[in-house]
Amino acid sequence: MFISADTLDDALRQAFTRLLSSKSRTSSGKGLAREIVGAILKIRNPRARFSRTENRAVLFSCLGETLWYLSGSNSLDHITYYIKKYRELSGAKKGARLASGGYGPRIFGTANKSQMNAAIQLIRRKLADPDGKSDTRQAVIQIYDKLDLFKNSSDVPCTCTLQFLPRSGRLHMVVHMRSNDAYIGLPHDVFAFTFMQEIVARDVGLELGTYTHSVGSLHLYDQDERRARDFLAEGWQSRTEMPAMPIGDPWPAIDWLRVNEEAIRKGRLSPLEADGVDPYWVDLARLLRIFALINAKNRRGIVEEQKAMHSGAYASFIRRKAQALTAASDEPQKGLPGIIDGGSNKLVAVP
Ligand SMILES: O=c1ccn([C@H]2C[C@H](O)[C@@H](COP(=O)(O)O)O2)c(=O)[nH]1
Repeated sequence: MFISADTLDDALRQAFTRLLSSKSRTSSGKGLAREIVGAILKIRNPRARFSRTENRAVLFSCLGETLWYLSGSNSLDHITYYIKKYRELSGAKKGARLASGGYGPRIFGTANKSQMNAAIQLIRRKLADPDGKSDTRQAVIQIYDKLDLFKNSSDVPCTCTLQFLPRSGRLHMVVHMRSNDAYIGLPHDVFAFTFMQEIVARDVGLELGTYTHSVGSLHLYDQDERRARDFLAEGWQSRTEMPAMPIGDPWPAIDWLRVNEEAIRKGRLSPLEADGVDPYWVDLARLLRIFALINAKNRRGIVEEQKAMHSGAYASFIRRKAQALTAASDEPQKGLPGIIDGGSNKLVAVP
C-alpha cells in the first residue's frame, strides 16, 4: 500500500480508511487487529506533524516522547508522565524501571558512541566534498538490533532504521518500522522522527525534504476502530503545521529545553532563564508547562501561558484542552505549578 499525503492528518485519514476496509486480520498477544502488510506513507510537509482533530490531539504526548528520546533515557517513570499507558503498550515487564526497547539510548548512546552524531558527521563530510559528490545512502541509524531477536521480551523496538538522504539542498528521511499501530503509535512515531529530521536538517544546513514511513505490519486494533471512525467522521483534518525550526545549530536550544522539561516534569519551578533562546523553543517549553497545568487543573494558568505563546500554531489545540477543564477547577491548587512570565521569557513559579 502506498499513501502520498501533504500532512500527517491526511496520511492518517488515508491509512484509517484503508485499514477499516481491510479484510486481513491479525492476532498477537497485544490484541486483535486489522492489518496491512507492507505499507508506505510519504508525507511531503514533515512540519505538518501533529494532528489538530478532536480525538487525535496528542501534541503533548508526542512532544514529551520526542524529548524522552532526545534525553537518551529509557526511564519508564519519565515516559509514563506523558503516556500513562506506556508500560502496557510497550510490553514492559511488570516492575521494570527501564524500557528495554526504548529508542533514546539506541539513537543517542553515549557521547562518543552516538549514532545520531555519527550520521550527522557523515552527512557533513559528504556536503564538504570538494568534487560536490554530496549524496550519500549511508547515513543510517539502526534501532532494532539483531540481538533483539534472541531476547525473550515483548518490549522489542518497532523501529528498525532511520535514514537521512541529503539531496539537492534538502534532507529527506526514510524510516522503516517492523510493526506500527496506526491509531496510537503512528502519529507519535511520525512526530518524533520528522522532528529529528528537522533537527538534522538544521544542524547540517539543509532545507527540509520529504518524509517516508515504511511499515512491515501496519495495524489498527479492534479496540481503536470506533475512535478511528470518529476521526474520519470529523471531516476537517487540517493543514496545521509547526513553525519552522530556527536556522543554525539547534543543539544548545535542545539542551535548554531538556533542562526545562526535566524541571517541569519534576515540579521544580525555580526561575530558569530563556534569554537568547529563540521563541520557537520557548513555545515548546510553554507547551510542557501547559501539560503540567492541565494535570493540575489550573485553567487560569493555562490561559496565561497561552497568551504568552509566540506562535499561533498551537492555539486551537490548547484552547480545546483548556475548555475541557471545568470552571470548578479554575483556581490553582496549593503547591501546583505556576505560570511562565510572558514578558521576560523567564519561567517563574507563582507563589
Ligand atoms: O514506536 C512504536 C512502538 C510500538 N508500536 C506498537 C506496534 C505494535 O502494536 C506494538 C508492539 O507489538 P509487537 O509488534 O512487538 O508485537 O506497539 C508502535 O506502533 N510504535
